[in-house]
Amino acid sequence: MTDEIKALEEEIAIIQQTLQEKKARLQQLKSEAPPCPYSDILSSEEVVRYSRQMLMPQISMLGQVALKNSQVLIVGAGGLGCPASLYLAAAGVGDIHIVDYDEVELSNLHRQILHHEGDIGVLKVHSASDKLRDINSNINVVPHHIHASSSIVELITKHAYDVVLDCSDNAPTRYLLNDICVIHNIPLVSGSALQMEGQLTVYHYKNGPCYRCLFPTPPPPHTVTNCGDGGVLGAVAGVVGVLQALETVKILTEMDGVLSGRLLLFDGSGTNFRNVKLRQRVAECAVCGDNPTITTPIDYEQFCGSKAHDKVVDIDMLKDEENVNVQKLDHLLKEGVVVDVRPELEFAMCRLPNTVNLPYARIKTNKGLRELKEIVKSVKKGNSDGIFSTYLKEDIFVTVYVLCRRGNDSQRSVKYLRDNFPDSSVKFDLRIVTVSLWEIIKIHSLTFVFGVWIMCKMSAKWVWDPKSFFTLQQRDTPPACLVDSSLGQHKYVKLKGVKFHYVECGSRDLPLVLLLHGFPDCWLSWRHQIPVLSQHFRVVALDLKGFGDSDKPSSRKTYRIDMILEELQQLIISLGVSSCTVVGHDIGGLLGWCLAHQFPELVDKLVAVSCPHPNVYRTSLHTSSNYRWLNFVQLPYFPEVDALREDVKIISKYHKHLPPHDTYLEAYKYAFCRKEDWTGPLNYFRNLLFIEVAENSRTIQVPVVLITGDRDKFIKLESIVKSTDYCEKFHVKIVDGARHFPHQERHQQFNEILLKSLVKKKSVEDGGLERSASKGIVNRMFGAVSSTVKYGNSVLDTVHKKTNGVVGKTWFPVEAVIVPHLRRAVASILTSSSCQTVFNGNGASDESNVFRTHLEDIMEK
Ligand SMILES: Nc1ncnc2c1ncn2[C@@H]1O[C@H](COP(=O)(O)OP(=O)(O)OP(=O)(O)O)[C@@H](O)[C@H]1O
Ligand SMILES: [Zn+2]
Repeated sequence: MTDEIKALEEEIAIIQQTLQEKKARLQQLKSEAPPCPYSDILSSEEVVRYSRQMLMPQISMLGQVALKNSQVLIVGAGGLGCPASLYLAAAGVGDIHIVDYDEVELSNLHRQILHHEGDIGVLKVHSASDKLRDINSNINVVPHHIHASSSIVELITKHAYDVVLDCSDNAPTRYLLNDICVIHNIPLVSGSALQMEGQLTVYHYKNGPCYRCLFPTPPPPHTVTNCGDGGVLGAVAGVVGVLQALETVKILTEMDGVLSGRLLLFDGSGTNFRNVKLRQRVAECAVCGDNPTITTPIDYEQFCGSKAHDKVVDIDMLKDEENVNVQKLDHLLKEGVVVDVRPELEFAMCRLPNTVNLPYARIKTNKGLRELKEIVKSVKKGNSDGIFSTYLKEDIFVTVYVLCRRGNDSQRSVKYLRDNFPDSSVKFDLRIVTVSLWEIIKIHSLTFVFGVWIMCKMSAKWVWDPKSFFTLQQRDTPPACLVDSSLGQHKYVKLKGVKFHYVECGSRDLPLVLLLHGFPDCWLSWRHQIPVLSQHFRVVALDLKGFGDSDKPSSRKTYRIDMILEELQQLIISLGVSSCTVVGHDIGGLLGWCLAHQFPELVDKLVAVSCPHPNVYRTSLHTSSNYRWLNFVQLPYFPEVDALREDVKIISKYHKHLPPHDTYLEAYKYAFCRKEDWTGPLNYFRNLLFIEVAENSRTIQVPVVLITGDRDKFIKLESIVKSTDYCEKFHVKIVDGARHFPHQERHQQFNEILLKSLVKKKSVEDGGLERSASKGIVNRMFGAVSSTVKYGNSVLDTVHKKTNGVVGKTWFPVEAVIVPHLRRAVASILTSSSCQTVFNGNGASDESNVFRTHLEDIMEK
C-alpha cells in the first residue's frame, strides 16, 4: 500500500511539474504578444463577466476600464493575501503582482483559500497565481518569489503600481512597505488578523497619515504575537482580506469613502465593526513629514529588532547541558515531575504521558509558583514508590522539568522562575522574608534607649502619684455589647490547637467578607459595618489571636507572621470558602497585605484601612509619632504593665473618638483589663516590625482599596500613595475629618465608600476607573487614580511637583492631578472594549500596554 501511495505521489508530482511548465509557457507567450491597441476597451466577454458590478453607478464602464488598466502589488499570499487577491482578480484588476517567499504548508489551508491540498510544498506565489488565472484568464498575474526586503524597491521602481496591499505578518515588512509606498507615493492598504479580531486601514492616501505617523517606533519584539502562536480563525482573516480588496477597488475607481485616517476594528466574537478616527498626518513624520529624514529604505530588521518573517526563531537562554535528552525524558516521565508549559489548548491537542500542564502564561502570574507547588505535591502523592516520594515529607526541593513545543517557552519558564524566585530551589514560600540582622540590632539598641527613658517616666509617675498609677477598676462582667448577639452569632473554631472567636452575620450563600481589626481593638471594631455589609455579604468579624475571646498564647514565637498567616488561611478554608474579601484595619490591614502576597488565591479583594503596605510601614516607622512606643514595646513585661496604668488609659488614648464613659470604651477596657490581655497584641508589634515582603515578590494582582482618614497622625498619605506601588489595581479613598479609626469615627461616610468598592464591582475591577462618576473622582482626593503601578508613581511625582513635596502634611488641589489621567482612562476603556490588539500585522498583533497607551494618544481627541 505504501508503495502504491509513493508511486501515485511521484506520478502526480510529474504531472504537476508538466502543468506548471505549460502554464508558464502560456503566460510567457501571452506577455510577449504585442499589446492590444484597444486594451482600455472591454471585450464583450468582459462586459458580460463584469456586468453585475458595472451596473453599479459607482463602477460603470469607466470604473471597469480603470480596474482593467490598474496594477496592484500584493505582499503576502497568506491568510489576507489569498482572499484579497481572489476578489481583485475576480473584479478584473488587470495586473496583479504577488510577492511571497514561502511554500504552502498543511497548517495554512484552513484560511489561505487559494492553496489546496495538492499544493503543499509548492511556492505560495505559484499556487496563488494558478488559481487566480483559473478564475480570470483575462488578467495578468505575475508571481514574484522573493523575500520583500529592500530588494522590493526594484520591483516598485520598475512597475507603476497604483496600490500596494500589505498582507504580510511582521513589523519589519510593514515599515518597509510603508516607507517605500510613501517614497513612491502609492497608497498602502494594510490589514491584520489575529484570533477573532481584525484591523484595517489605508495609509498615505490623499494626504492621510502613514504607518509611521501613528507608530514612529516599532513594538518591543517580545510583545508581538503571531498566528503561529496565537491562532486565527480563517473566516476572520477572510473578512479583513476581502475588505482590503474592497478598499483597493474603491481607490482604483476613485470612489469616495476610502478608509484613510480611520482604523476599522473588527471583532468576530461579537460581530462588531467599529471605526476609530486616527490622527492626521504628522508634519514631523520621518518619512511623510514636511522634512523627511528617511528617503531610502533602511535596515528594517535592525530597526524592529525582529526578523521580517513570522517563523519562530529558536531562543538560546539556557546552557546546552541543561537540556534533557530523550533517555532522560523517558526516565522522568516515569519518575519525575514533568510540566508541559504549552497553552492549555495545545496540551489538549496532544501530550506526552504523565505530564502536567501549567502554561507559561500562568507561571508568570502571581499564582504561578503556588500552582507549580500544588502540581509537585499532587504528582508526588500519586507516585509514592518514586525516587522523590520522601522529598515532600522532608520539605526538600523537588526538581521540576519543563517542556514545550519548540523549547522556547520552556526556557523562558525556567529563566523566569530562576530570576523571580532565586530561592525557590530551597523552598517555595519565600514571599514574606524577615529583615536583616542589622535592622534587628538597630531596633534593639533603640529599644534600650527608649525603653529606659519611658521606664524612667513610668517610675517617676509611680513615685509621685502611686494612686492614679495603680487604679485599675474591677471588671468582672463583660458589657452586653461584647457578648450579646445583636450584631451576629458568636462562634468559635479551633485551628492547629488555637481557638478563634468570631462574630458572623449574613447569609452563608453570599460571598464572604473577613474583617480583621487593629490595635487595641477586637471584633467589635466593626460594629458599624457588620449590619450594613451583612445585607450583601456573609460577614465574619474575627478576634485575632491574642485578642478578645480568642486564645492568647503568651510566647512571642506564636505570633510569627508565617504562623499567623497560615492560621488565617486555615480559618478561611474552615469557613467553607475558597476565597474571600479581606478588610483589615491597622495591624489587621498589615495581615491583609501579607495574606494577599502569600496566599493570593485566597483573597478576592483587599481593603486596607489606615494601613500602608508592610514595606512602606517599615520604612516610615522612624518618622512615625509612635516610634518611641514601638521601640519600648520590644522590651518584655514592662509594656504590658505600662498598658494597664491609670485604668488602661492607653485605650482612651487610642479611642479618642469615644466619649469618656462610652459603653464601647468600657467594652474595650474590659477586653484589655489584664496583663495577659496585652501580651498577644504587643507581640504583634514585637514581630511585625521585622517582616518585609520580598521585593522579588510580584505585585498584588487582586484589587486593593486603601482607605485612610485625612487626620490620621500615625499614617501619612504619602505612605498610602507609596503603597500603591505594590498593587496592580488600586483605589485610594480619603475619609474627611477622620483620624486612625475612620470606620468608627465617620462610619457613614466609610460605609458608603466600602459598599461602593465592594458592591459596585465595576469601580475597582475595571482598574480603579469609575466611568460615570467623574465628578466624584475629581472632587475626591485620589479617588480612582489609576490601574497600574507606573501610573501610581506618576501620580506621586505629579503630586510632589504640584505640592513641592509636602504630600502628607497638607492638602493640594486635586483636579489638576486627576484630569489628565481621566482622559487617558476613558480612552483606555474605549480601546479595551473592542480593540485588544493593536494594528501591527497580519497575525502580528501587539498586545503590549505601550502600544495600547499609544493608541489612546493617536486617537483624535
Ligand atoms: N517580507 C516578506 N516578503 C515576502 N513575503 C512575506 C514577507 N513577510 C511576510 N510574507 C508572507 O506573508 C504571508 C503572511 O501570511 P499569514 O500570516 O497568513 O501566515 P503564514 O506565515 O503563511 O503562516 P503561519 O503564521 O501559520 O505559519 C506569508 O505567506 C509570508 O510568507
Ligand atoms: Zn507619516
